[in-house]
Amino acid sequence: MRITRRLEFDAGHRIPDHASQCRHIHGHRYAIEVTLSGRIIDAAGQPVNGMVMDFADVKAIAKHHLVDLWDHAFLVYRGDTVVVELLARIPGHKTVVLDVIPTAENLAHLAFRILDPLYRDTYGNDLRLEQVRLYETPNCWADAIRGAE
Ligand SMILES: Nc1nc2c(c(=O)[nH]1)N=C([C@H](O)[C@H](O)COP(=O)(O)OP(=O)(O)OP(=O)(O)O)CN2
Ligand SMILES: [Zn+2]
Repeated sequence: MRITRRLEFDAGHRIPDHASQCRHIHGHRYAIEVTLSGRIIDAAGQPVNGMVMDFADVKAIAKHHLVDLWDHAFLVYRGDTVVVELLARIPGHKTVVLDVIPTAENLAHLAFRILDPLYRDTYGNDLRLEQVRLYETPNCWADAIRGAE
């Protein structure tokens, strides 16, 4: 069985090597969809009975470990020194410096690696992260898939 929880956040970025518009500083209403697989829990009387994982718990983990860190931040590539240095001059600015260029593909891959160890099987139902889908716009997204991240 697979279940998916969607969360949304706002962030700024730019793709420094892009040939067109995306080299400019701009922002997106990103969405992230976290897909887990596992067997349906059969535990009479337990709050998670009949679930793979409570959607509220799926959300809480992704929010605490990823979305709260990226929301209203500027996601900048470490090698984009002109922007890194510019943002460092703004006191208290929420900047997330990444080792990769903040494309949808790289953000999906990074999100998968951050979240993968956090979805732990606590009911013996073989729970695991299968996919992170990262929407940059409603029309553009990237999938980081287990085994092909
Ligand atoms: N493979 C990728 N291509 C592009 C990425 C990316 O992350 N991976 N990112 C961008 C830009 O950041 C941009 O935000 C997306 O631009 P665009 O294609 O213009 O998307 P829109 O939804 O704004 O376009 P519409 O034409 O309005 O649908 C570019 N490429
Ligand atoms: Zn963009």
